[in-house]
Amino acid sequence: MSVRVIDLSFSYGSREILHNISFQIKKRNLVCLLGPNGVGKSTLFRNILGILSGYKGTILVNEQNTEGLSIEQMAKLIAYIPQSHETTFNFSVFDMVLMGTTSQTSLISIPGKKQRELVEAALERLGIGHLKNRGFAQISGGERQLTLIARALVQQTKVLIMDEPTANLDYGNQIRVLEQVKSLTEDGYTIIQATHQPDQAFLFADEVLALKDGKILAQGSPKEIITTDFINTLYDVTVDVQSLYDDQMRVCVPVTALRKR
Ligand SMILES: Nc1ncnc2c1ncn2[C@@H]1O[C@H](COP(=O)(O)OP(=O)(O)OP(=O)(O)O)[C@@H](O)[C@H]1O
Repeated sequence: MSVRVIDLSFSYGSREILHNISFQIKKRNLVCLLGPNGVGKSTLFRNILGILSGYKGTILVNEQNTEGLSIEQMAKLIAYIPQSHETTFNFSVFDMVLMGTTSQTSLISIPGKKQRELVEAALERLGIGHLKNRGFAQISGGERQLTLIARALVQQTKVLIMDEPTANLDYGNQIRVLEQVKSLTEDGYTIIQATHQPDQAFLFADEVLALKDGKILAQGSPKEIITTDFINTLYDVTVDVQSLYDDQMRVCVPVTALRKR
């Protein structure tokens, strides 16, 4: 198992967000974490990443208990990819990615040849080698997201956590970024990504993990889990789950919106 969470509970002050949750994620799987706004997806990620202290339970990454690990030790186990954002800093794409190698060097040492080669390889792997000298503030949202993924790859961990990697991206960039993300599982990466789009899970995920009321509502293959009842329970909206292309693909159609047309 790549990630194992056992009886995890977490509260902000007296408000409990996660209640006794347990799940495990297999190596080389892409898992979509679904759940309504404010349910605790980012809180779960912050617990797994070791950013929040004071949780109850056990978190194992690659069978290593993460409790008490330093930031440097955590960075060797797991990488976090935030949403791409507008930025006023204008580091080059190359330098942005190079920052991901700091877990292998001390903060004050200058990255060497090995680190620069890792950056070149990550940029090529994600098809953005041609952007390396461009400013991070002067590339598109999709290119910025791929740059942030490259920054995680040079960390040389095999477990990646992504917070809505396609938020703010246009449709074409959503698909391009997700195709790259999916292809990383073929290189041995395990990926947990939060998403608000169940259809993305049908297209790209090996598994769905759903959070509701501080608990795991369901875990399993997208076809097994994403049904009319599931979407209704999770998001309080009525959809019809349609099968397309001999059931190679399914999509959620919000039928209440159709009736109003
Ligand atoms: N630092 C904090 N202190 C107190 N409460 C917090 C803190 N961070 C988040 N919360 C609350 O905890 C709950 C879970 O927040 P979290 O950000 O984990 O949800 P989420 O599922 O990631 O939401 P979204 O889909 O909107 O990004 C929310 O009610 C939020 O307001």
